[in-house]
Amino acid sequence: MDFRLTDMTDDEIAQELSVVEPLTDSVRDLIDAVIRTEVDDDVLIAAREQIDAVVTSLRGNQKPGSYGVPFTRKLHGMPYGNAAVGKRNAIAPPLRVEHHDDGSATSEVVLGAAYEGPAGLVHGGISAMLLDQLLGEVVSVSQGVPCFTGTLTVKYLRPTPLGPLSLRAETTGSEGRKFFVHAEISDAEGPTVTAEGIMISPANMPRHEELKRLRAELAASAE
Ligand SMILES: CCCCC/C=C\C/C=C\C/C=C/C/C=C\CCCC(=O)SCCNC(=O)CCNC(=O)[C@H](O)C(C)(C)COP(=O)(O)OP(=O)(O)OC[C@H]1O[C@@H](n2cnc3c(N)ncnc32)[C@H](O)[C@@H]1OP(=O)(O)O
Repeated sequence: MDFRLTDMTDDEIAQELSVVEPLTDSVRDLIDAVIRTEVDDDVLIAAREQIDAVVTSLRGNQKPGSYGVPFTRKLHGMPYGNAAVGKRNAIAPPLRVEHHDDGSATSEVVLGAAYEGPAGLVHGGISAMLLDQLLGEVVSVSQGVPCFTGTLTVKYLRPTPLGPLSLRAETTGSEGRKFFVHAEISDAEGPTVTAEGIMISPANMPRHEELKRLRAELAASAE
């Protein structure tokens, strides 16, 4: 995993996000509009030309490869290209995860037409991705070490409707570098999908004490 540090300040990050997040929202809106539009072909052809022009202007200055996950000197990750939560990634559902003092994590999300599997229902792969993200975040944040998914078991209890959904995850136990995590997606009637994960802090990851020391050093150097 790439622990590239960025020297961006909180203000600089906030400034970047104030420009980038609305752009991502607009592209997400574009995706939804393309799926559901019923306009005539000439309007579609003109739209494609406009979109191609925008792509050409953005290609004027591009990062090589993927976005990666830079860390700030306070060790806040910036996974802006992430498939599930990337703030620059319009394919990612509009998922914002909240972490709570009891170690759990929750999220409220509205999934629209771009996340459809069976008619009117959420695609099973999207449900698994959202749960995987929540499992990874809840354990990584509450334990303070990044964890990878070792095993993910997903149970689809009943169809998940597109629209507003609630997600919740918690760590249920641990054995050495393995953490056992539970997560679920619910609609207004209750859980629709549950997931059990075995999340693993890889052997070559910085351990807790080392991370604490690294955090203190970086915080001091940021002052
Ligand atoms: C600068 C510092 C920054 C600090 C940041 C702090 C917090 C970060 C905050 C937020 C970050 C948010 C992060 C994450 C968010 C979302 C994550 C999304 C999740 C993913 O999208 S992630 C991609 C998919 N994921 C993979 O791409 C994994 C590929 N794979 C591997 O990288 C290795 O395979 C690995 C690491 C899994 C194991 O490697 P390893 O070498 O550590 O394993 P090893 O053999 O030593 O086993 C040790 C013990 O785990 C058991 N074990 C082994 N493998 C297992 C398995 N698969 N299932 C169940 N148990 C397993 C053994 O049985 C043994 O158990 P026992 O000790 O009981 O015998």
